[in-house]
Amino acid sequence: MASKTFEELFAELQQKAATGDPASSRTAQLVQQGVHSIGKKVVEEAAEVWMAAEFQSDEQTAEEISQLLYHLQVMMIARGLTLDDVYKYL
Ligand SMILES: N=c1c2ncn([C@@H]3O[C@H](COP(=O)(O)OP(=O)(O)OP(=O)(O)O)[C@@H](O)[C@H]3O)c2ncn1[C@@H]1O[C@H](COP(=O)(O)O)[C@@H](O)[C@H]1O
Repeated sequence: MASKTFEELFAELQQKAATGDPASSRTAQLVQQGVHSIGKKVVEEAAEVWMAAEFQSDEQTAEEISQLLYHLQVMMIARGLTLDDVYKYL
Protein backbone atom coordinates (compact mmCIF):
# COMPACT_ATOMS: atom_id res chain seq x y z
CA MET A 1 0.00 0.00 0.00
CA ALA A 2 1.35 3.43 -0.91
CA SER A 3 2.14 5.73 2.01
CA LYS A 4 1.61 8.73 -0.29
CA THR A 5 0.84 9.41 -3.92
CA PHE A 6 3.09 11.16 -6.42
CA GLU A 7 0.89 14.27 -6.18
CA GLU A 8 0.89 14.24 -2.38
CA LEU A 9 4.68 13.97 -2.29
CA PHE A 10 5.00 16.90 -4.72
CA ALA A 11 2.76 19.10 -2.56
CA GLU A 12 4.80 18.14 0.53
CA LEU A 13 8.08 18.94 -1.24
CA GLN A 14 6.79 22.32 -2.46
CA GLN A 15 6.02 23.17 1.15
CA LYS A 16 9.43 21.94 2.34
CA ALA A 17 11.21 23.96 -0.36
CA ALA A 18 9.29 27.10 0.58
CA THR A 19 9.48 26.91 4.37
CA GLY A 20 11.71 23.97 5.33
CA ASP A 21 14.98 24.27 7.22
CA PRO A 22 17.97 22.97 5.22
CA ALA A 23 19.39 21.67 8.51
CA SER A 24 16.52 19.20 8.89
CA SER A 25 14.87 18.93 5.46
CA ARG A 26 16.73 17.12 2.69
CA THR A 27 14.45 18.83 0.17
CA ALA A 28 15.17 22.33 1.45
CA GLN A 29 18.89 21.49 1.49
CA LEU A 30 18.87 20.25 -2.13
CA VAL A 31 16.85 23.23 -3.40
CA GLN A 32 19.27 25.57 -1.65
CA GLN A 33 22.21 23.79 -3.33
CA GLY A 34 20.57 24.22 -6.74
CA VAL A 35 20.10 22.40 -10.01
CA HIS A 36 23.76 21.37 -10.39
CA SER A 37 23.67 19.32 -7.17
CA ILE A 38 20.18 18.03 -7.85
CA GLY A 39 21.18 17.04 -11.37
CA LYS A 40 24.03 14.91 -10.04
CA LYS A 41 21.58 13.11 -7.74
CA VAL A 42 19.16 12.53 -10.63
CA VAL A 43 21.93 10.91 -12.69
CA GLU A 44 23.15 8.87 -9.69
CA GLU A 45 19.67 7.61 -8.86
CA ALA A 46 18.95 6.80 -12.51
CA ALA A 47 22.08 4.64 -12.63
CA GLU A 48 21.00 2.91 -9.39
CA VAL A 49 17.60 2.15 -10.95
CA TRP A 50 19.34 0.58 -13.94
CA MET A 51 21.67 -1.53 -11.80
CA ALA A 52 18.89 -2.63 -9.46
CA ALA A 53 16.68 -3.63 -12.39
CA GLU A 54 19.46 -5.74 -13.86
CA PHE A 55 20.93 -7.31 -10.73
CA GLN A 56 18.74 -6.78 -7.66
CA SER A 57 15.30 -7.69 -6.35
CA ASP A 58 11.93 -6.23 -7.27
CA GLU A 59 11.83 -4.58 -3.83
CA GLN A 60 15.24 -2.95 -4.24
CA THR A 61 14.35 -1.82 -7.75
CA ALA A 62 11.12 -0.24 -6.52
CA GLU A 63 13.02 1.60 -3.78
CA GLU A 64 15.56 2.97 -6.25
CA ILE A 65 12.74 4.10 -8.55
CA SER A 66 11.12 5.93 -5.62
CA GLN A 67 14.41 7.76 -4.97
CA LEU A 68 14.69 8.75 -8.62
CA LEU A 69 11.10 10.06 -8.62
CA TYR A 70 11.83 12.03 -5.44
CA HIS A 71 14.86 13.71 -6.98
CA LEU A 72 12.99 14.46 -10.22
CA GLN A 73 10.31 16.21 -8.17
CA VAL A 74 12.98 18.20 -6.34
CA MET A 75 14.44 19.23 -9.70
CA MET A 76 11.02 20.37 -10.90
CA ILE A 77 10.56 22.47 -7.77
CA ALA A 78 14.05 23.98 -8.03
CA ARG A 79 13.18 25.05 -11.59
CA GLY A 80 9.74 26.37 -10.58
CA LEU A 81 7.92 23.73 -12.62
CA THR A 82 4.54 22.28 -11.66
CA LEU A 83 3.20 18.78 -12.22
CA ASP A 84 0.94 20.15 -14.98
CA ASP A 85 3.99 21.54 -16.79
CA VAL A 86 5.20 17.94 -17.10
CA TYR A 87 1.86 16.16 -17.45
CA LYS A 88 1.00 18.15 -20.57
CA TYR A 89 3.70 16.18 -22.40
CA LEU A 90 2.47 12.75 -21.24
N1 LIG B 1 10.96 10.42 -0.55
C1 LIG B 1 11.98 10.98 -0.10
C2 LIG B 1 13.31 10.61 -0.50
N2 LIG B 1 13.77 9.69 -1.37
C3 LIG B 1 15.10 9.84 -1.34
N3 LIG B 1 15.48 10.80 -0.49
C4 LIG B 1 16.85 11.26 -0.20
O1 LIG B 1 17.72 10.59 -1.08
C5 LIG B 1 18.72 9.87 -0.35
C6 LIG B 1 18.95 8.59 -1.08
O2 LIG B 1 20.03 8.78 -1.83
P1 LIG B 1 21.31 7.92 -1.53
O3 LIG B 1 20.96 6.48 -1.42
O4 LIG B 1 22.29 8.29 -2.58
O5 LIG B 1 21.73 8.43 -0.08
P2 LIG B 1 22.98 9.25 0.34
O6 LIG B 1 24.16 8.58 -0.27
O7 LIG B 1 22.93 9.36 1.83
O8 LIG B 1 22.76 10.68 -0.35
P3 LIG B 1 23.84 11.84 -0.43
O9 LIG B 1 23.85 12.51 0.93
O10 LIG B 1 25.13 11.23 -0.81
O11 LIG B 1 23.31 12.78 -1.48
C7 LIG B 1 18.13 9.65 1.02
O12 LIG B 1 19.11 9.57 2.02
C8 LIG B 1 17.30 10.91 1.21
O13 LIG B 1 18.17 11.96 1.64
C9 LIG B 1 14.40 11.33 0.04
N4 LIG B 1 14.24 12.33 0.94
C10 LIG B 1 13.00 12.67 1.32
N5 LIG B 1 11.87 12.00 0.85
C11 LIG B 1 10.54 12.39 1.33
O14 LIG B 1 10.39 13.78 1.11
C12 LIG B 1 9.59 14.35 2.14
C13 LIG B 1 10.28 15.56 2.72
O15 LIG B 1 11.53 15.16 3.26
P4 LIG B 1 12.48 16.28 3.94
O16 LIG B 1 12.66 17.36 2.94
O17 LIG B 1 13.76 15.56 4.26
O18 LIG B 1 11.77 16.74 5.17
C14 LIG B 1 9.35 13.24 3.18
O19 LIG B 1 8.06 12.72 2.98
C15 LIG B 1 10.38 12.19 2.82
O20 LIG B 1 9.91 10.91 3.09
